[in-house]
Amino acid sequence: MSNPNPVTPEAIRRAPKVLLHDHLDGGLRPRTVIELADASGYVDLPTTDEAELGQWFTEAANAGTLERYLETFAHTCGVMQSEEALVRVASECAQDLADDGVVYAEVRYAPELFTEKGLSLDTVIQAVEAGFREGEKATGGKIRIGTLLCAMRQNARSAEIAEMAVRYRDHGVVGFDIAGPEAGFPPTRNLDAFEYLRQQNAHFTIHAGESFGLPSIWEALQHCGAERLGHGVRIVDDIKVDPDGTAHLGRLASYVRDRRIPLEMCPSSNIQTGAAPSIAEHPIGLLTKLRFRVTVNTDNRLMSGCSVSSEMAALVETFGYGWADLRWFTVNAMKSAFIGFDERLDLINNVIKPGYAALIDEAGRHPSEG
Ligand SMILES: O=c1[nH]cnc2c1ncn2[C@H]1C[C@H](O)[C@@H](CO)O1
Ligand SMILES: [Zn+2]
Repeated sequence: MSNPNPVTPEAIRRAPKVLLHDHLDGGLRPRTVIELADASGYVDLPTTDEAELGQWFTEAANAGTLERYLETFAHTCGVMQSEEALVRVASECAQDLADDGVVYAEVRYAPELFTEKGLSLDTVIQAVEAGFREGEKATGGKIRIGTLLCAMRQNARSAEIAEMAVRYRDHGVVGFDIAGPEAGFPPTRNLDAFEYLRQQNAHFTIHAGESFGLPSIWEALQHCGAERLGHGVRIVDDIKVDPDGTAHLGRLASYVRDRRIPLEMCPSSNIQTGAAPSIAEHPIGLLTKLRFRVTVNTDNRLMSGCSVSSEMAALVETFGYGWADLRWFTVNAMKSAFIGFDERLDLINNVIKPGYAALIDEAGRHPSEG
């Protein structure tokens, strides 16, 4: 049986996809940044030409370190300081993801970054939720968005933000995260927040193993109790591969694989921050081969000039993945989402599987599916 649908970028765009790691303030349309800057009197943009601005973000984010990469967010956060701006950015985010064929997304942001001009945390969260609902509606229900609230590692406000995540859990917020510079800010600095979230039966992921190594991953899992890892690429430091390809997993890597800890991998972002040298040398290749619970994500669509489809297309081109692999990434992500089991199952059985069935032939099924 031959596959009637080649895995082209256009066909990938039509396949149902699930996104677990996408920053709201890293996904604005360049035109929107310009218009919001104009409306709010923000004068620090490097250019007001749409194409040039898009290019500026990707080039500036090509910084080689996470710290310098993060500097580019000054401009997006700078124009997201009003309710109207937050509603618009969230609404466009939902629509852009749906246009890319994403059927379920968890989009994250740090509410504390949008209070510079006096908005309260409550107002910020309510505006973003209103925007997501507006965007979902505009797509005719093609996408569902869940929100993750981030605390910034350097700001030490995690207990307060964790409380917000719990307070808004019946209003669109599905979990919590810590973001920002990793080196020098270990996840254990936020233990009280994580303990509170666990007591509240709430969900959280942690950016770990991106610009710092195994100790960060170990703390995130074994001290903090993270359910998923943001990036987690450095888990490869605990895997040795013999010249004949035999892999030996250390205790932490074994734990991550055995417990099916989801890895929210973001290949393009990792190249920009220096966490990986290239797509070909990105740990996602080895981790996929070893059947870790790998998921494919964008991190910051504006800074990386990417989409879930373009990330998948790059992996297809580099590693020769087929439909069965793309469906595996998608089902992995859906299984790992922070919404309830019944909703995840519904999306897997009624949206994802039929969507791929239309694109895949039975001979293409991956042997380890399930
Ligand atoms: O990849 C990342 N690692 C750590 N922090 C990040 C990454 N991408 C974005 N951020 C930061 C910058 C944003 O302002 C913040 C909340 O979305 O999260
Ligand atoms: Zn991130």
